[in-house]
Amino acid sequence: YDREEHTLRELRIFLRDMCKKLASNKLFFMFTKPVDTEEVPDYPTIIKQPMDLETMMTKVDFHRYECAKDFLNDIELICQNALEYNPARTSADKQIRHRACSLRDYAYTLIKTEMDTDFEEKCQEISKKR
Ligand SMILES: O=C(C1CCC1)N1C[C@@H]2C[C@H]3C[C@@H](O)[C@@H](O)[C@]2(C1)O3
Repeated sequence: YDREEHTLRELRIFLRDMCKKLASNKLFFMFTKPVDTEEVPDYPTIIKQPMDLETMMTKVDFHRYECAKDFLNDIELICQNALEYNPARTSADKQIRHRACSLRDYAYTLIKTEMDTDFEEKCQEISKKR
């Protein structure tokens, strides 16, 4: 079967495992589902591009990521959204911002240590010419 499709399938398997590991870490429970706009009606007025780990798992299945960099861009989005919507010096907001930074650092390190550099380069080459 076409070599490029085989490479992208292997990427999806890897990214599902990354998503699962991040979503199963109790520290990151607040990032696992979309922010409830019924509960938080002003959220969509402040955050224009919401993102969460469940949505990212769906994006993997819909072939929306062609390399790990694209996946990490959405992790960065989760982090930035949390920092922007929860800026106060209250302990609740501080904890959310600390968790957001932990999610970002943990995801980068997990991918950096578990992913073959050549494999990611191959994915980015495929992505560039599509
Ligand atoms: O930004 C977030 C999530 C945390 C990272 C993503 N939320 C916005 C609300 C403010 C704060 C307290 C609760 O009202 C809860 O609904 C939220 C969810 O946390």
